[in-house]
Amino acid sequence: MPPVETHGLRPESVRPRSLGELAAAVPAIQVRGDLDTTISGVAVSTKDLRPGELFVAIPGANRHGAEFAAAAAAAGAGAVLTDEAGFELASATGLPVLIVDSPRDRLGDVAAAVFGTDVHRPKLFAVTGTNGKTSVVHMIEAILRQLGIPSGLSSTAERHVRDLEVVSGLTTPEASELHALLALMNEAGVEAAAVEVSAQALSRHRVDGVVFDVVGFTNLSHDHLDDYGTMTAYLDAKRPLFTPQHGSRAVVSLDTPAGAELFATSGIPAESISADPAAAADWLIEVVSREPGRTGFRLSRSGQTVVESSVPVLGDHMAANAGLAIAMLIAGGVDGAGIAAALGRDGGIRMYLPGRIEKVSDDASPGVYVDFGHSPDAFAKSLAAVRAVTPGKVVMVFGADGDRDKIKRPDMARAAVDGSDLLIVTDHHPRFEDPASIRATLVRAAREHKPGFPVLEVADPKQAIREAMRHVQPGDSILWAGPGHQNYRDIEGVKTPYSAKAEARAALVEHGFGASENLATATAY
Ligand SMILES: CC(=O)N[C@H]1[C@@H](OP(=O)(O)OP(=O)(O)OC[C@H]2O[C@@H](n3ccc(=O)[nH]c3=O)[C@H](O)[C@@H]2O)O[C@H](CO)[C@@H](O)[C@@H]1O[C@H](C)C(=O)N[C@@H](C)C(=O)N[C@H](CCC(=O)O)C(=O)O
Ligand SMILES: Nc1ncnc2c1ncn2[C@@H]1O[C@H](COP(=O)(O)OP(=O)(O)OP(=O)(O)O)[C@@H](O)[C@H]1O
Repeated sequence: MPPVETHGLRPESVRPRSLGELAAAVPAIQVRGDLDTTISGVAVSTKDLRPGELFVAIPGANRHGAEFAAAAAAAGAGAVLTDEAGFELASATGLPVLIVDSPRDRLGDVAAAVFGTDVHRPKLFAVTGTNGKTSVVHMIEAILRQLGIPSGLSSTAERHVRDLEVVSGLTTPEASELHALLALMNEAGVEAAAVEVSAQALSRHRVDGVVFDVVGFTNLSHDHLDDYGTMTAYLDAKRPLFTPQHGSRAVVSLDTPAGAELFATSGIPAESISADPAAAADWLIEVVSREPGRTGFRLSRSGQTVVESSVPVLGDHMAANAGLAIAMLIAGGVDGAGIAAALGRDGGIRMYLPGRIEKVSDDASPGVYVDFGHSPDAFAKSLAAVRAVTPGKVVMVFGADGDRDKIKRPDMARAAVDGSDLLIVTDHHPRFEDPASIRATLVRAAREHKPGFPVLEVADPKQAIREAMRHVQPGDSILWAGPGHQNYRDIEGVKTPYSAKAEARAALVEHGFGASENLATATAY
């Protein structure tokens, strides 16, 4: 079954809390209204509010959530929590109003108290870093499943509660949604879960009220400077995960300089991992084999192999992700010998990783990989991975996100040129930007970087992948970076249905090549 689209996951039953109880549990809440009013859930948006829930009205980037207080009342909200600025609009609804200095800062604690996740929750693994978060959390979940441990997942691509699969919105849900998800996991008997934590989530208090048993760090490279301005500020945004407020133990990759710094300054007990023997990390991850759809690895500690196995995705960076996933599980008390035995039994990590260097061609055709990479380092790593298994030429197709970090675009173009033999620049999510101007920046940067390098510009991505097909034959490869698992394109705020994987498969067939079976339907292990 493909993942279901839904707004606002909720546990089946929530013990209703009175506002008086809530005010006693969470400091600094003033209640204006009937203390006996009960609430049975928390929502930060009217789009997923249910009757009887507390609507938390937050000042947002565009408007104050209190502007939606009347809509919340009409949807059956039990009360509104807001700040002084939102009080007037909230009280005009006639609902009881709870006032705090900063509703976003209190949201996690309030949601934990209401959903009961302050008392009980699964063993939790959190992963942060610029690239690899989704991959690592999916690997943790896959291994938990192989061990027979009831598991859960929250990633950019999907959220899972055992066998229930739900499409994700944000990488890390708002705190109210996260605690509802954890409560649902409790009800479903989930014993351990992996959660992807973005820098934005930490900056915006989305994991407040959660202390993860093990937190992991993949890497830090150029991205999100639209949000953070400098790489130092970007790293600083990730630091709270490595403090007792959010983590008990850590496993940190030393493979980018930021990892070494984070490891040295971690506020909680930390172990290190690296792909470089010279780093002398606690864990060493080495690649032992490379195939188009599989990478073999050895994970060792103090010179002793702990797990030698494989992951069904291409790339040394994917082996690094697998090493981090296993080291985190072991740091969380899972037996390493048990992991080695389960992976040995199953022929490696058994997983489907949606849209991460996903091979959509069959073995007799040119290799066609659809990837979610959207940063210079992701391009460099994925192109190196594709090159390692491609005897012929490598064609790169990509477009940059509109209304996201503009500074990284020239570096993306340079990384694409450095790693490929032909570059086709196309459109991605223009959002509210002019797509022609995004393409112009990319084409200019690519041509300036390597004059004479073949660069084509094809605005429509459906045509761009078909143009790429005209340049390849078996033995060559195409990497289409950007769209990954996504099933839409964001054009002027409208999400137009679109699947790069489906387009790439169709283009293969039109050019007389074979496409792989659609693995998207084969997720239920
Ligand atoms: C900049 C940012 O984080 N924005 C988030 C924020 O939106 P906002 O502050 O603009 O909200 P707003 O439009 O001003 O509305 C104010 C309030 O009214 C509420 N509202 C709004 C409309 C309505 O009909 N009813 C309603 O109740 C909203 O829920 C919000 O609480 O609150 C919204 C509701 O939760 C989020 O959807 C939205 O994320 C946007 C979509 C976003 O793109 N965020 C990015 C930056 C992000 O967080 N990305 C990271 C991953 C990055 C990565 O690794 O690539 C992530 O974790 O996803
Ligand atoms: N360890 C890694 N180092 C560098 N690049 C990586 C690594 N792992 C994955 N990537 C690249 O980043 C892309 C996104 O991978 P993944 O979704 O796992 O990362 P992410 O951190 O979750 O990103 P996002 O937050 O944007 O979803 C991959 O498709 C690949 O191109």
